[in-house]
Formats: sequence, C-alpha cells, structure tokens
Amino acid sequence: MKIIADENMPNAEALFSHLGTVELVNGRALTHDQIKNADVLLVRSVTKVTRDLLEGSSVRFVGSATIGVDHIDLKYLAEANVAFSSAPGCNAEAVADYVFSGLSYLYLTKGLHWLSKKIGVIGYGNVGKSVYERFARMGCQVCVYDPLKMDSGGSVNFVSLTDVLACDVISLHAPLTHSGSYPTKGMLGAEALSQLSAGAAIISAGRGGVIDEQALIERHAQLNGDLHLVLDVWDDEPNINQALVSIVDIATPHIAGYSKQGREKGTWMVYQALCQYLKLNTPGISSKDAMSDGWLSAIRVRAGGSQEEMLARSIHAIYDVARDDARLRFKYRENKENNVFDWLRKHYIERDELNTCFMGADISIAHNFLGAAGFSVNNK
Ligand SMILES: NC(=O)c1ccc[n+]([C@@H]2O[C@H](COP(=O)([O-])OP(=O)(O)OC[C@H]3O[C@@H](n4cnc5c(N)ncnc54)[C@H](O)[C@@H]3O)[C@@H](O)[C@H]2O)c1
Ligand SMILES: O=C(O)[C@H](O)[C@H](O)COP(=O)(O)O
Repeated sequence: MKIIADENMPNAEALFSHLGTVELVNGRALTHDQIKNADVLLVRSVTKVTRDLLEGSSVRFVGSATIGVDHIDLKYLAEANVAFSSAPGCNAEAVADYVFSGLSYLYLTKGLHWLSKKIGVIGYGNVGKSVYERFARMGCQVCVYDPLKMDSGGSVNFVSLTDVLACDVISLHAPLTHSGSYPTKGMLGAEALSQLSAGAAIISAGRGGVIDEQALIERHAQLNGDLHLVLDVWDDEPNINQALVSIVDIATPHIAGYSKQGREKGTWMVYQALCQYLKLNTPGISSKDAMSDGWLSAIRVRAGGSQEEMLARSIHAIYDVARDDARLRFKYRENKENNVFDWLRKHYIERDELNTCFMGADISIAHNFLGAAGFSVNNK
C-alpha cells in the first residue's frame, strides 16, 4: 500500500509505515502526478483535496489531521466513494491555550482587565466549548453565539450575534463555510464590525475569511486604533495582508492549534480511522502513548497579586503567544525565506499544552482558578 503524507504530520512514518510505504511530501504544493498511484492520502489544511487532485488516482482513503475541513471537497469524496476522516477536536485545547495566552498578553502589555469584562464566544464546537467552559469556570460573564446549536438547551448562555458583538472580548471559533443557513464567509463584515465598542478585543483563531479584513482595518481606524486584535488566521494564507499585520497586537501564522500534543493527536486520530477502514485491529498504541509529555511537568505558584497576573505569569511559563508574533514580524522583515508564512509553520518552535503541567499553589482558591484555566491540578 502506498501512503502519501504531509511532511508536517508528526509521527507519520512511525505510525503508518507498518501499513505500507510512506512518502512524505510538501502538502501545499501537492500535484495529481504525485498522488495518482497512492492508496492513501494524508493531509493537513494546506492541501486542497478536490476533484482535480484526485480524479483518476487510486486513492481510496483521505485523512486530514486537522479539525477544519474547508480544504476538502467532501461532496466529491462521497460521489467518488473515497473514504474520509478528519481529527475532530484534536487541537481544541491548544487553541483554547492560545486564546488565554493572547488575553494574558493584552493584560500584561495594555492593562486589559479581561476577567471582569463581558466575554462572547462565536462557535460552540470542540474549540468554542473548551474556551467557553474555561471562562465560565473562572467565573467570567460569558455568552456564546452558535445559531446551529441555539436549541441544544442546557445551561449554556446562547445569545444572538448582536449580543455577542456587544461584548468586550470576542473569541472567534466558527468554521469557514460558504453555504447553508448561516454561512460564515465575511460574517464579521462592515455592518457587524460597526457594532464593536471602542476598547473591544477580538481573538480570531478559527479561519481567515470569516472576518472581512478590509472592513476590520477600516473599523480599527474609525476607533482610532482602540481595538485589541489577536489574529492567528488570515484570508489568502500564505500571502497574508501586511497592512493588517501592522495594526494588530498579535499576528501569528495559523499556529493556534500547533501544540506538540495537538498535532500528535491529529496524526493518531487519522491512524485509528485508517486502521478501522482497513478493518485492522488497531495495535495497542493509545493516544497517551502517541502523545509527548510536556517540558515542564509541574510548577508551584506563590499566590498574591491579581488573578489575571498570576494566570498570565503561569500561562506564559508554558506558552507566550508574543514569541510567535515576534518571530513572524522578524522573519517578514528579514525576508530571507521564499514563503515566510509556511516557513514559520514548518519550523515551529515546539510548545506544550497547559494540561501537560501540574500546577500547585499556596492557597486553594488560586489552585482551583489555575485548574479552571486549563492546567492540570492535583489535590494537594
Ligand atoms: N487556528 C488554528 O490553528 C485552528 C485549530 C483548530 C481549528 N481551527 C478552526 O476552528 C474551527 C472551529 O473548530 P471546532 O473544533 O470548534 O469545530 P467544530 O466543527 O467542532 O465546531 C464548529 C462550531 O461552529 C458552529 N457554527 C457554524 N456556523 C456558525 C455561524 N455562522 N456562527 C456561529 N457558529 C457557527 C457550528 O454549529 C459548530 O458548533 C474549525 O472549523 C477550524 O477551521 C483553527
Ligand atoms: O483545523 C485545524 O485543525 C488547524 O487549523 C490546523 O492545525 C492547521 O494546521 P495545518 O493543518 O495547516 O498544519
């Protein structure tokens, strides 16, 4: 069996090579010729899996080690009877970590007291739910807009789009969709952005294209720059809008989900799906076996100061989003790479999830708070 896999899929050779020959390729530049004799195609979000790529090939199974599936022509795959599996939720915790690292950055650099603000989450899927629940557990006033889940009931505070846009902090986790009852392409356009108040913060870690970038630049100017922006995803990646980069607080190259563990889990989930498709007993590699431990296994916090400060210092000990922003700005200025955006993603500096680190604290209130924010906590 011939398996073509994106070179940015960690552990691909280790996991898949007992099933066949694994060839690693640059996913962004993949051509029909490269895959025509393959049986299995394993991709990440940079490969457009379309009729043009697949038709006439021997590929029978496509796996995407990602949450988002907007790069896959699912309709064509179904028509052509090609099996498909993605990795729902694989990096949801990594994205939630990114959100809190971004907020911590805004607190430390601009004094944004986000804990006492009104928080709105857009999209209540694997990522949005994790983000929402962390805010809720921390005692924040949080609501969520997800028109497709509004009726699911429970204690979740679902609100309208207008209400979510009235919040002080908006965390965006909707997929990119072009059709259906609630398409998200351009959802945050001029009209929606006009509803943002001065001093609001937007964190965008879903997909580029959900925000109209020109409208965002104009709204930022109208508010005299009084809009905090943390952007991980962009329209037209990898050719990102440098005018927008120049006005945002944090600009990162679509790496919100790039924790070591999240990426490993993505490969592992696709591996499980392929074994199932092939009707093989999955060898005893549990998700735990397939995922690395973190560098810092435990930290003890001396409680004191504000909760925002304690959290910011703790989160940034594991992952400080500013390092990715600094690297992006430096590499674009230096401009030595052919494709800076993809280079940054390929050479991403390893980062762990907050949940890989056990947090201890002198007082239980601090301990519980750190647990609510996503750290592992023991009962001591
Ligand atoms: N930046 C990154 O590295 C990164 C990492 C992981 C996922 N993502 C993106 O984040 C998106 C969300 O991830 P997820 O795991 O929560 O996906 P998911 O499929 O579990 O959930 C998506 C949610 O969005 C909701 N939704 C759909 N249309 C909406 C609309 N018009 N308004 C509000 N909500 C809407 C859906 O009902 C669903 O609940 C993915 O589609 C992916 O594109 C980005
Ligand atoms: O949808 C996802 O899971 C993420 O956007 C994914 O982590 C992006 O990384 P890529 O697949 O482009 O390497």
